[in-house]
Amino acid sequence: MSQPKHLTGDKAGIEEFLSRFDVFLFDCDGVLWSGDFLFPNVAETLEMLRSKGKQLVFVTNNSTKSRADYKKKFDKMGIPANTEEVFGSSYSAAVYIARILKLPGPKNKVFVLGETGIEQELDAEGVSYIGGTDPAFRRDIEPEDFTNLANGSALDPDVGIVLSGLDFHVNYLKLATAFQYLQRGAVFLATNTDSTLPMAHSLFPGAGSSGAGLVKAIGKEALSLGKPSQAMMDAVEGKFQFDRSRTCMVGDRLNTDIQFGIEGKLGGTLAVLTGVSKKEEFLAEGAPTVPMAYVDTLGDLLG
Ligand SMILES: O=C(O)[C@H](O)[C@H](O)COP(=O)(O)O
Repeated sequence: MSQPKHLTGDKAGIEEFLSRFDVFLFDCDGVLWSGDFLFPNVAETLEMLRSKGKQLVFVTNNSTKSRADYKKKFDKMGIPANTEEVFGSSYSAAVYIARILKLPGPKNKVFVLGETGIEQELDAEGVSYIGGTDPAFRRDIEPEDFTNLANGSALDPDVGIVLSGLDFHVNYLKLATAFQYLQRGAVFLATNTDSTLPMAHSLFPGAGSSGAGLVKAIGKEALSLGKPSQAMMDAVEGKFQFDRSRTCMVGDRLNTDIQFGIEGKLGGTLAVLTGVSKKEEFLAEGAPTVPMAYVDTLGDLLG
């Protein structure tokens, strides 16, 4: 495995690297921003790529926001982008449920562990759901809940899927309810399974962590529809019809973004050091996931 090229400060190297690709798939958290903090020169860099005729697609594992929510965030951050350029893990999961899995009704309702982004994308695909941000689930479990979950009277007989995403309101009642659905044969899906969430220049428990209790209890992993899942790559390619050999994945996390690009056999991958992964992880001898190139921060692409 050849060593990745460090492009920061290498104007000629940057030009040559960019010339290889027509499409750039961009991770969001950790590459464009950390929470509401926009990294330096991100808007200028995206503008430069667009001026070179490059197609940009924002491929995020953050399932708390829908594509429309991301459009609002791009606007707030002063980044020119349109809703159709966003492909989030909530949208990926909703498309999978509605167009690939296609459980026969009525047992195709979803029990959601997660936030409004999942609910909005399920609505957009006409998939019915319960749970999610419903305040009825934001309470302590009571003795009668155990009885009613165990005998099924508290369960919706039409639920055939449990979908787990980053949930800022995890509690035992939701965990117990999801567990009972899974025990009764519901399909176990996840928008993504990132262990951590880059926020406020730090790390916090991610979707994989907010869903870990359910995985431990039921004793199996969910099918993830986020990076590095190639179900997501196939869906992104299906929508944007790009040439994988002329497409580059730009990300901050080796085991999602860079692995996503490598397993997807994209023309290249570019790591950015403003998020989760550190360069030591991919420069180490025998590193399992090595990007083609890397920059210290996205704005370095301005040369
Ligand atoms: O825990 C999560 O959901 C992820 O850390 C987060 O949402 C990643 O978002 P991305 O870096 O793919 O934009």
